[in-house]
Order: sequence, then C-alpha cells, then structure tokens
Amino acid sequence: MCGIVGIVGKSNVNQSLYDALTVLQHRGQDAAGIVTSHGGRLFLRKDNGLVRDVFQQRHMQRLVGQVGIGHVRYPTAGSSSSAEAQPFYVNSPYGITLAHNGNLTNVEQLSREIYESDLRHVNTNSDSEVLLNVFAHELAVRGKLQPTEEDVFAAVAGVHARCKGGYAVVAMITGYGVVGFRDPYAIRPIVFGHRHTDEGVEYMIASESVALDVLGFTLIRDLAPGEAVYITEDGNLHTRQCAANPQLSPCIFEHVYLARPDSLMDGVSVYKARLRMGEKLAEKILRERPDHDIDVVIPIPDTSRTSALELANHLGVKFREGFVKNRYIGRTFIMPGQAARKKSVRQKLNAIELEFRGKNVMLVDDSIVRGTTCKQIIQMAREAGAKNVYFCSAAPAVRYPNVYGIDMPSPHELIAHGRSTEQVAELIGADWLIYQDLPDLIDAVGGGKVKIEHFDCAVFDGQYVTGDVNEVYLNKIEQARNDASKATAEAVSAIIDLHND
Ligand SMILES: O=P(O)(O)OC[C@H]1O[C@H](OP(=O)(O)OP(=O)(O)O)[C@H](O)[C@@H]1O
Ligand SMILES: NC(=O)CC[C@H](N)C(=O)O
Ligand SMILES: [Mg+2]
Repeated sequence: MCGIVGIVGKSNVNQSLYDALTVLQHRGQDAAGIVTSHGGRLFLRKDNGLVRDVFQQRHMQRLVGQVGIGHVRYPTAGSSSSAEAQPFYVNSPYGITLAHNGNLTNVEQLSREIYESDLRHVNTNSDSEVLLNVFAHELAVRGKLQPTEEDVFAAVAGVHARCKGGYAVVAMITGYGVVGFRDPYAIRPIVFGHRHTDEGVEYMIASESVALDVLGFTLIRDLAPGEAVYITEDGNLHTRQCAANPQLSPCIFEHVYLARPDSLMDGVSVYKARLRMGEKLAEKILRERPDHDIDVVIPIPDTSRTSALELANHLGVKFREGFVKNRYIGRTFIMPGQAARKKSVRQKLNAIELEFRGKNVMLVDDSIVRGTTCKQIIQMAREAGAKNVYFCSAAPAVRYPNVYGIDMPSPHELIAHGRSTEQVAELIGADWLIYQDLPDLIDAVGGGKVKIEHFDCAVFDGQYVTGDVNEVYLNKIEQARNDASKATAEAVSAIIDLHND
C-alpha cells in the first residue's frame, strides 16, 4: 500500500498536498513526492524518506500551482531507489504525472507491449511507471490537441482493458486537470471530496477519507470499482464507469491493519470494523474455552488497540496498556528488510512490568504476518513476569502472498505458511494462540450497516480475485522480491536516477 492524493484548488496547493501526505504517512514511509502544475510547467520534488524529511522550505517554495498530486511510497515492485519514488512523469502527450497505490500482476507483458508496440521507454523497474505509460498511450491514441473528459475516460477504459492487478491512481494532465481511477475490483481504496473557499470549490482525491477530514474537505464518496473521476483545472467534476465488468472486492487487510481507524472505506468505518473484530474474537475465545483464566487483555500498540478494547469488554476482563510505544518509531511491518523490522520492535515497544507480573495475560494483535512482533513481545511479557502468555490475532492466519500492493511476496517468510495454529503457537512461544475465523472477519467488515459481500482475502485463503495469479507468477515474484533478492536489487538500482532537486 501507498498513499495517493490529488487536489484541484483555487490557490497554491503545495501546503495542502504536504498536509495530506502527512496524514497518509502510515501507508508508506519509504519515499514521498509532490508535483504541481503552473503556467504549463511542472514542479516536482520526490525522494526517499518521510514527508517531513523530503520537503524542505526551499522545495515547498518551488512547488507552485493550484493543481497537483502527491504520493507516499511503500515499495512492492522494482526497488526502493529514490528513482522509483513517485509521482512519475512522461512528457507525451500533454505532460502527464501519476501516483499509484497497488501492484500490477501483468507487468512483464505490459512492459513488452509498451516497448514493442507503443514505442515507449520506461526507465525504472517500477510497475507504476509502466501503468503511467499505458495510460499515456491510451490518451495519445485519441489524437486530440485538447483532450475532453470523453478522451480521458476512454483512456481509463483502455487501462482497464490492458492492466491487471490492484490500482488506485491519481494522474495530472498538465494544463487540463486531475483524474482518479480505481481498478475493476476496487482492491485498493480511493475517495474524493470537496471544500468551499471564498475563491470557489476545491476538489481532492485521496487514498483515505481521513486526509479529506483533516484538510476540511467533505467526503463525496468512494470511487466505485472501475470508475474514474476527472476534475478539470477550472473546477468541473465528471465521473464515469470505465470498466466492462466491475465487481466490488476491496482488500480486507485495509481494515485489519493498513488504514487509519478514523477512515471510512467503501462506506465502512474502519474503527467500527475493528471493534466488531474484537467482538467476534471474544465469542471464539468463549466458545473454545468458556472457563478461561485470562486475568488481563493487553493490546500491542498501535493498530490492535481498537479490537483489543472491544474484546476485553466482551470477555468482561480488564483491559490494560501493558506496552508503551515510542512515538518516534514508525510502523515496523512496512519497513524494508527483516533486520530493520526486528530491531525496531524492541526499540518501539517496552513493557510496564506491573501489568504482567504473576498474571495470565491475553495479548492481542491485529495480525501475525512474519511473526517478528509477536515473538519478541511474548518474550518481553515473560521477562516482565507473566504467568501464562496467551496470544490472539484479530485476523486469520496469513498464509499466502499478497500481489496487489502489500509487500508480502514470499510465502516462506510468513510464519503461518504451511503450519497449523499449534505449530505457530510453539514457534512464537505462546501458551495458547487463537486466530480469528475468516467468515467472522468478513462479517466484521462487511456485515455492519453497509453490506459488502466480496473481499480480496487472498492472504488468508489464497484466492486471487483478478483470476490471473498462478503458481508460475507467484514463484516469479517470490524469487524477485524475497528479502535476500531485494538487498541485491537495492545495490544495483541505487545508481539509476534522473536529476531531481
Ligand atoms: O508478524 P509481523 O510480521 O510482525 O507483522 C504484524 C505486526 O506488524 C504490524 O505492526 P506495525 O508495527 O507495523 O504497526 P502498528 O504500530 O500500526 O501496529 C501489525 O500491527 C502487527 O503488530
Ligand atoms: N504499495 C504500493 O502501493 C506500491 C506502488 C508501486 N507498486 C511501487 O512499488 O511503488
Ligand atoms: Mg502492530
């Protein structure tokens, strides 16, 4: 997952884009970028690092213009070289820049087509640069000096016909406007909204509604699967369904971990969904061990707090903050490389001994992926004097790779891959381990006021909604993106870069 944002404003949008990216920082900590457009010129700043580190005052001053897009990156393709930071730019037609959240599954075929048939050059290994070139080609073949919304929507339809995988996109067509679109399964999230100013109405497109809230925009709605929204530079908004067979199947892991709890996704409150996860998990605990001896429920900050609170309420057991989080350390799961992740867990979380000593503690996390966090946390709970350490996960066991924008390419790096619950419990050192059941998770997210029937649950059930993901593909991405190969890719790609300062 990455964070994307686009604004068509009535005054300079640099500060709003910066603020929105800060709000979306939890979706990507590796690189950040903003491009604005003014008087037919583009102004770009992108680099590796957090938003607050990438943009110095001198960069902000140069980012002039009332229209712009931005990105925070968590790499899932190519490398984490700064050359692959987004937005990407292509000069023809019109000058188009693009920011992408997701991952394409047919990138090899597209790269070939782009070079051999579309006669285009791609300078990095990023799937997002490929996606930009497909969009640019589809717009170029319309052959218009001044593209209309019909041309833009036809180009998006062309992208849907050629690209496979997960993609939520914002793209800026220099001098014309900003377009946002979502893949036909709506795997990755994207919303749009408006804000009234004295100069007129401003529009914003973003990954999560929380970015709109914080900037004083009102949410209009989520983009439907396959739908596009096009806002012209003079502030006219158009929407169109551009896919032949759209089917809403959003990524359920957004609700488990990726999204902020104060976001609404496809009409569902992430916070409420997490509360319901806690409730369902409590029911399962009571079913499995009605006479359990849990003294205290302790969340593993940050993401599991919401479900842990509700779990404790439903069990009728005390809820205690047993771990304190260092607020200056980011999210560990989305860090590149296992060594950094391992080290960060200990730096990030520290136990309050009093809450553990002599007690049977139920630790709650939103998910167990590689097992990096829970292994260390259980150890810490024991060192703090816990009598028994029980562990539960608000999500089912993560057993399969993700190919739609979450960097879990290698099944062998997943602690539950090919293992039973008991085997995982032993490996992480838990006295009792409970996973949420998948139907309960689906019900927790899709069974509230707003009903959603289909989700992309691939990491839990190995079913890939786009229908094109097979063993051959999975083996290929595992080879290309396991921790060991990534380390080599970084070294090689660090030298490819275009001037950008
Ligand atoms: O099994 P693992 O591979 O360790 O991955 C799962 C853990 O990683 C995430 O936490 P993270 O520190 O990224 O973010 P958070 O502060 O939002 O919980 C998630 O919330 C789990 O705690
Ligand atoms: N997490 C994402 O959405 C990644 C976007 C894109 N595939 C990249 O690697 O930059
Ligand atoms: Mg966590």
